[in-house]
Amino acid sequence: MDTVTKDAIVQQLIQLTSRDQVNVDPDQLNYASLDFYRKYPRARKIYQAPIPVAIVYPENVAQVAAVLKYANDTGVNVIPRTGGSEIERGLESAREPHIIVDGSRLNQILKFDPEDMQLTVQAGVPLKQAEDWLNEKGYTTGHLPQSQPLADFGGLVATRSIGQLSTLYGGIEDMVVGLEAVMPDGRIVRIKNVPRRSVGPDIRHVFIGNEGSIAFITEVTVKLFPYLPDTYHYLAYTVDTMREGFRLLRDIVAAGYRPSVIRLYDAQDWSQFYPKHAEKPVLIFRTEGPQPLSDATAGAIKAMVEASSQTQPYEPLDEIIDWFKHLTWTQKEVDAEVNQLEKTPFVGFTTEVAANWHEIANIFEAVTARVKKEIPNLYGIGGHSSHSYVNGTNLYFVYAFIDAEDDPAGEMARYHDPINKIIVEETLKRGGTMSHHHGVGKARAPFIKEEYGSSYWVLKTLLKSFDPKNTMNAGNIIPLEFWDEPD
Ligand SMILES: Cc1cc2nc3c(=O)[nH]c(=O)nc-3n(C[C@H](O)[C@H](O)[C@H](O)COP(=O)(O)OP(=O)(O)OC[C@H]3O[C@@H](n4cnc5c(N)ncnc54)[C@H](O)[C@@H]3O)c2cc1C
Repeated sequence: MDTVTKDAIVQQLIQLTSRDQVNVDPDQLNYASLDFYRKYPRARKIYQAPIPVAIVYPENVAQVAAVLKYANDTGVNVIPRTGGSEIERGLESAREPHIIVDGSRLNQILKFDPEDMQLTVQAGVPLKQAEDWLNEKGYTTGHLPQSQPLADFGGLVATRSIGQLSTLYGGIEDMVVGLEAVMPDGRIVRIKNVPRRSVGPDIRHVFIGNEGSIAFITEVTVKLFPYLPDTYHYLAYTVDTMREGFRLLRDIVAAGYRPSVIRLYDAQDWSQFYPKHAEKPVLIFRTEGPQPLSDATAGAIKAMVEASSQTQPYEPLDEIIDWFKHLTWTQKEVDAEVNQLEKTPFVGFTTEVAANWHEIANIFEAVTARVKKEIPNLYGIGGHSSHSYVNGTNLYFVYAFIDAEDDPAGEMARYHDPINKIIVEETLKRGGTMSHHHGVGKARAPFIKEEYGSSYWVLKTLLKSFDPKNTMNAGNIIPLEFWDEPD
């Protein structure tokens, strides 16, 4: 730290906000230095990344602007944060000194507009809080990521998140109609809320998915939908092979049906929920919406799946309904996992990718075969598809291993990173994308050139033009060692 001392940073942050808004508690700074990517070291209190100088909690957009401008002028790295549920090292700093700019006090629902079917919130509004509030009024955002009880709107937009009902409602990019954000130099920009626009490139996408590397999102407006829980139909089947399961997913979506949930689990992955069903892959569907539409969609899916000679009804169906109710992770599940990791070196992770239909089964088979062959002490690897499109689907690999050395500091290098590498390699070489919804962070940033190919130049030009000093989450999306390379 050549130009600015830690004390000077803290004093200046207090000047720009207030004493009560600047946190320098050592335990909280340590905890904030890592995210869920290093959940095993974090559970054992081993902090391997730079520790932030402070966490600052702005209470209005002017304070966000003042803090960002100060950081930009003095070379302080800024890590934006809202819910803190990041899992790809996006909350870890690649450069010192750094501060966490935490949006959780920007927590107001600003406008509920049932006529235009829109909701405007500040970035730190928890999704679960907004969703419960809307449900009581008969509306929904349609956004139900597994992290719904953990994540806030700013982070959800910044990571291009997606929820379990995506086939009907879309990902967050289909939901956001407008937003407000603060650029690194303190400039405040707003994108208005209109149903569609044809006015040049759609600049919402400069911010959606920026992962804190271009701007700090302060306000978001999303679409609303009617909340109709009485119209749900659940359907579930076992299927003899993953390939037949993928074919059915493809045919249902390609034919134009839009269930809210359409999933395929391999037997290994499903057995973590119901071990007695560890024999065959499982297909799961939920339909919803206006009653005639939900009924018709469920009827058509039933007919298509039952026409296959490789499917059998899953019994009991109540198991599926109950499983779906408990699919989201609350703080309780997070705490339970931390407790377990404190005691036992049994570590579970996930990595998700996406590809076109003609390659998806090949990727599933290649990855599971390679991981089983190359990774020692593997407890198991399985996976599921949970978001389908006319041209392809995602694959969410779920794996666990026993860290025989019980060495959380070295575990990443021995297990998690090599498994990630296999998944990314096998996906990229078949034309898929290395991240369907968890973002790039710093974990997958080393593969960013292979991901983008000839369009990498466009990505780098975009990030560098809005954040020329690399103030915003340096090393995220584009690693530090790539930043100054000639084009
Ligand atoms: C148990 C669990 C389940 C999950 N399930 C899903 C899932 O179903 N679908 C899914 O998409 N993801 C999922 N995730 C990943 C994660 O929850 C999402 O990426 C979520 O969108 C992050 O939101 P957050 O508010 O917690 O953001 P944070 O963790 O605070 O931040 C995430 C990233 O966005 C940046 N950021 C945060 N706030 C802002 C802001 N205001 N402006 C600019 N940048 C910002 C951060 O710098 C960081 O890079 C899951 C994570 C966990 C731990």
